[in-house]
Amino acid sequence: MTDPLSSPRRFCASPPLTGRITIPGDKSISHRALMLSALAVGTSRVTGLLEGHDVLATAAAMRAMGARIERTGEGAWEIAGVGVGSLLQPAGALDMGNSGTSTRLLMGLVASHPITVTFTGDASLSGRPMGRVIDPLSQMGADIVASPGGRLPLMVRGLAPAIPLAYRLPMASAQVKSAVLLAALNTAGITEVIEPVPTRDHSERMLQAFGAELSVDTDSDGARHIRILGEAELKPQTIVVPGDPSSAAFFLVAALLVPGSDVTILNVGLNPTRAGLIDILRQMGGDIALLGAREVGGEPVADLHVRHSALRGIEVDPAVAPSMIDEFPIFFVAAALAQGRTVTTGLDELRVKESDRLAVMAAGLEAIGARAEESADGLVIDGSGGEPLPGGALIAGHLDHRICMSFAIAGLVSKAPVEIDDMAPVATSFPNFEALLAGLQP
Ligand SMILES: O=C(O)C1=C[C@@H](OP(=O)(O)O)[C@@H](O)[C@H](O)C1
Ligand SMILES: C=C(OP(=O)(O)O)C(=O)O
Repeated sequence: MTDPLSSPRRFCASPPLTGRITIPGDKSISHRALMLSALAVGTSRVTGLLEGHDVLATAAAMRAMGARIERTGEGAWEIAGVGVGSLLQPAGALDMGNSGTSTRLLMGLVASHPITVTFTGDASLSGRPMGRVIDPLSQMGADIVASPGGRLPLMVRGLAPAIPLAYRLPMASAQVKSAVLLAALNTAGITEVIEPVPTRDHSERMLQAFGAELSVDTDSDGARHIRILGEAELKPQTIVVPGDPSSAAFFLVAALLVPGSDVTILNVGLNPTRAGLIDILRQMGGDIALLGAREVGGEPVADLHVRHSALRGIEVDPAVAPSMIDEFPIFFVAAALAQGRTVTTGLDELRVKESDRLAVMAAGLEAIGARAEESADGLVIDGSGGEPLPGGALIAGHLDHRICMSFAIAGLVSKAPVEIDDMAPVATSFPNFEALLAGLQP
């Protein structure tokens, strides 16, 4: 039976994409802006906030725990914080929807407050592992009761004051790192997170901007040691959120693949911990120029001028993976149109996102006639050399926004239309995706 609320869509071979677009605010930075503003003493102002469902779930949760949060205009929000240590007991369970970042970071916040919070989520989120945050937060003293396999729904009973910790991350995860750093805010003494492989550093940057005492040192093995002094008093800020490079990625690849395209994507965040895709696409022969490089809200930003290019297959160094972790689904589409073979490894983390992105991408690419082989920790793709793909398949999006958008772009370079069973999940991170696409077409 078809879900009456689903939004099936068909994407067809496209004429050249041309024009300029502004993409919505960065999802990772938007979550953190709301959380830290809600913990500051006084009123913070945020502009460029991503108004996607994931970020709105964070806003609703912070409201339920006492912050006053108001939308004052498009992307413009005012947040009156409660102060570190003063989060209130919410009246009911917090529904995290589809958002792993909201869940894991908020579990960290709750872990060191004297409140008990139940977290719930949709079918995709309820299948994702939370053991990775349950472990360190339990060591800090939180009492966490989870569903079997360390899944949602789960309940966190915080401990205040919590116990400081030195924690070495067992996997490259900015969410786990951030959960511990946020728990540390209301923990006396110094908490340390050791990160053997660098991941996105928005939490560190924003904690420092809000006045937390946080230092980062890199040791001789390249591991980052992040130390934060607890019982911090956060000062309200004015935050400008840059455009999300993970959203820009879909139009970046679309412009490279659709013959004759010439697109400028304005105001894209280029934090080095997020910019891996641009480097890799350039190495493949992608014509991408960075214009007007500048700083916005403490983050590097530029406009991307992208033109259709013949891409060559590449072997992707697994060390680059964390800096393009959410971009692999759309990167695989680029590889499917490149000349020659693309090999990726070290991508086990893709199996625990909104869907198993290795399995779902391999199956979908095969369904539209691309040549993709799944290995234990990556995909091997033999590209079409710029020839359109056969297309003509129905793709299941598995409640995964990035899968839906990746196959939408694949449809633009396929002979027969590519149908997506439900584009509704796209609203979690990129509500105006289809409108922006339509605006680039004649
Ligand atoms: O910290 C964050 O904002 C995020 C971290 C990444 O997750 P992991 O920490 O699970 O790698 C990423 O996939 C997610 O979209 C956002
Ligand atoms: C993995 C993602 O998000 P989250 O973990 O917040 O659900 C994503 O946006 O690709």
